[in-house]
Amino acid sequence: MSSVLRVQNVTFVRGGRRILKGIDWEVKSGQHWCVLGPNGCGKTSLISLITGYEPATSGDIQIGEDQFGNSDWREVRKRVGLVTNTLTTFIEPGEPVINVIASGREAKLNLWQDPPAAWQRQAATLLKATGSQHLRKSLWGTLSQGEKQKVLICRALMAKFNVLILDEPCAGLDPVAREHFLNWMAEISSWPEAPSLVMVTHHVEEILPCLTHVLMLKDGNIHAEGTKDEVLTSAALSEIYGAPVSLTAKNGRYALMVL
Ligand SMILES: Nc1ncnc2c1ncn2[C@@H]1O[C@H](COP(=O)(O)OP(=O)(O)OP(=O)(O)O)[C@@H](O)[C@H]1O
Repeated sequence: MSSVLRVQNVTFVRGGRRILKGIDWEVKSGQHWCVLGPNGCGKTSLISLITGYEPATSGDIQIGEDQFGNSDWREVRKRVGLVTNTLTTFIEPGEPVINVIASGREAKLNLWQDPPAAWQRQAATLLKATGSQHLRKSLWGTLSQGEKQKVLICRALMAKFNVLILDEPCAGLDPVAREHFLNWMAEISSWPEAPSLVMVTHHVEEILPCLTHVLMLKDGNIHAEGTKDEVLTSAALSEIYGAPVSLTAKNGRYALMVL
């Protein structure tokens, strides 16, 4: 299996604090990962480094054959799809929804001008495919949290990505919208040319059967990584959260109880 994403001995220091302390992680084609860890352990920071929004303090990050520093990172970034709430704060409230989606094509946040007609058509098609065509003429600032999430999903689909990173993608979604979103995710994973999915979440209920591997972070370090069956245990979850928890599995889905 070829390497889709490789993170080697990566550290991230900000404000004099070592936020990531030497991360080694590899995602291979055909694998889909879940990233788990308590608040503040460094999940979003790791994602920011992989997507090129922040530079690592040391270490190497490779997407496919291309390495940060040795390749044009603007080109590399186009192969990483990102759905994150952090993005929502950078998008201008007056940006038309179609432009927000089309901006995914160039991995830019605000276009400041209308995108080419072909991109607008692609954006409208994606919006329709997610059942959100009624948002076509809306402005970003007027959308609900769930609507913003759907628009960001469409944005990620504009690019030909090798890896699709979903940072707490279900945050703010109602239970039914969440299940629909997870089904959509499972559908993406079944595409013949599916990108590798990397989903950051706090909720084991969102770990679908299509997610094959788990990365557990604690205090800027890797606590465990490997296949879901190896890593996802009550003992490991109790260790990262620093409290006893009990994990149960039923029909390929999980539930967690804090004891
Ligand atoms: N630019 C920065 N300067 C200083 N501290 C930072 C910076 N970015 C992140 N941090 C700190 O690093 C730690 C890790 O933050 P990060 O957002 O990566 O955690 P997280 O695991 O995603 O947390 P959560 O689950 O709460 O979203 C936090 O304590 C945060 O305050």
